Amino acid sequence: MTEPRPAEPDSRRDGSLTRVARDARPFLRARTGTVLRLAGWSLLEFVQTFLGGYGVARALDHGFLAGRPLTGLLWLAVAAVAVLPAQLATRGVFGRLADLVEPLRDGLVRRAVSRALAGALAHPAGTTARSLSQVTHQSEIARDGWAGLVLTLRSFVFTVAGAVAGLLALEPRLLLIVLPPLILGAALFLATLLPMAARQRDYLTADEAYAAHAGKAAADLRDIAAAGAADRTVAESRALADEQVRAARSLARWSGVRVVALAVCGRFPPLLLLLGAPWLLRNGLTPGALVGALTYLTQALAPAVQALMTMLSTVGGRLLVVLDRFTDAPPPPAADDRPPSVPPVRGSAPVAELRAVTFAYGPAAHPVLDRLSLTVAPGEHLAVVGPSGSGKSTLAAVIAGVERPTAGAVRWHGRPVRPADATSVRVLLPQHAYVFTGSLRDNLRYLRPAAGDRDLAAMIDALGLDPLLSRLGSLDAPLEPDRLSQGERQLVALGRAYVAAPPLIVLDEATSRLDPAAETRAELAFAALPGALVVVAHRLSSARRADRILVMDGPRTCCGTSAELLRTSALYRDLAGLWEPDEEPRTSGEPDGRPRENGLKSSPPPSLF
Ligand SMILES: Nc1ncnc2c1ncn2[C@@H]1O[C@H](COP(=O)(O)OP(=O)(O)OP(=O)(O)O)[C@@H](O)[C@H]1O
Repeated sequence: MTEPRPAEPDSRRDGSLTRVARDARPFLRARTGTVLRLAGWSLLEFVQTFLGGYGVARALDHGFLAGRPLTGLLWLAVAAVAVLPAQLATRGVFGRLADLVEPLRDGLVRRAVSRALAGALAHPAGTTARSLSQVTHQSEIARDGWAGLVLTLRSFVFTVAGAVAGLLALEPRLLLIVLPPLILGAALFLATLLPMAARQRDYLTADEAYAAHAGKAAADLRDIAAAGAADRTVAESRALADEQVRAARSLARWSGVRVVALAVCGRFPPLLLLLGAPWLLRNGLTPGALVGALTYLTQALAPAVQALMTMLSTVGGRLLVVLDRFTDAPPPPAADDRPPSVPPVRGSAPVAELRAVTFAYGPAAHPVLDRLSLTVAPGEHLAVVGPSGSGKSTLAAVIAGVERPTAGAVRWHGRPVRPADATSVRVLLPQHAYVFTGSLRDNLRYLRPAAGDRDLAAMIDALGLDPLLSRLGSLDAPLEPDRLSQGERQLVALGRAYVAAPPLIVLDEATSRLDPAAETRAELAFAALPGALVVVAHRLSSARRADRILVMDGPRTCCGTSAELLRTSALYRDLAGLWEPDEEPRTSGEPDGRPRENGLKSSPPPSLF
């Protein structure tokens, strides 16, 4: 039950501290001035500690024990007055502390927000709780913990330095007695830091595993009883509880080591000093120096050690855990550097595939898609047409993984759709373009932050963004969404998708506000990209550019080239006639007067929008 756990691999054990230290170094380097100013103020604490013991020693040796009480009182007064500059130091230290603490909090909040934004693209539902906690609670814990640690550590360093300098001034041999237990205790304490952090993590993990199991068992009680799995469930719970007990005992053992370290550090030096006093006095130590040394050990060193160790074992642990949370999972890399998370299974695997997909907006609603099967091959250009309300946008959303089918399956690159893969697989552009306040460059690189000037120039050339760029002045000029026309907004959104160039681009009437020439230019540019293109078309010219056209009539669909559909689909003929009377011959119906495909008559033509 209490068998020692095997040692953890170094990589895991050192992970948190290494990661946090890696980020801490540049942070501190950039604030060397602040750290030096803090140290400057803290020197007053050094002086206070030094005079505290030295004054007492001199008061005894040169004053009271030498029959000069006035001198003794004077030295005591010097020791007491030294407290005043130390109070001044506290004021100065708190002033500088803000320069070291607030930037940490700001940096953490910035990191949490940018990670949340990046995460929201990859996991729309998954990042909110953690991000919120990081922006509010965790960044405040880190700020308070960091402030406490800086204060305590600084005080410890200057107090110990003051005490050691005082002991040296009184009698260097005192250090022979005082330093060994101090160093031993500190080393013992430091040795407990990493194992204790690991045990703390084990304990938390075991606790979470037990809670998760208990919660699941409670929710599945009926199934467990029905399947006769009660014994197994109890055995699993027992194993998890045992694991938790093991972790708690291990943690307690290390806490015991820490108490010993504290005792060695804080209590042993005065004890050893008292034990060694006869020898020291015999060898020339004055009584005043002995009392002065005891003053250092009991009034300065012991409290400083106690404060530091308490701080490190409580706030320090928490600070490390919280900072590790900010550093453990780096934000998803820029699209450029990101390996495609859904690599194609085979060269010919469809980018997107719908297998007998049914979709309805509610349990009682009529399905918008009904057992629709469709494949979009790599590099293919597919147009989707149909009357208003026939389900084109719904289909676009389903292909893009934004809506989940009620029945059937959607696959990307031969694999089931995973929200985490969304940003690396597709871009879906709706009719209403999303443009945010910032620069044009920010807007265009939004989906691929690593895009360079050459990528942007190629896109501007391909899509015809030059007039907009000239109007704005430069890529870095501020862009106010309200001052853009609907068409310009669509161009910016199209540019963003073009720069990202994922394997699948779905344009849901994303060019509806462009004039026909601009639309043609944009669609041809997208079609020339290596990825697949699905366009919800609102012009015949747009549909005719595609390799295939999917005609939607509610749940009924048919698919083919424009020429095929003109022959086989009455609805397509109607749409063609309605869209471009001059471009496509409008067919008035089957010669024999039979009802047309999908049960629609040719007249009147269905409304498009
Ligand atoms: N969020 C929704 N909740 C309920 N019903 C919806 C929702 N969105 C669309 N619908 C319905 O689903 C059907 C298909 O809508 P969809 O927007 O996909 O059609 P569409 O062909 O894109 O239309 P349009 O060309 O007018 O944009 C319509 O009957 C519509 O009313």
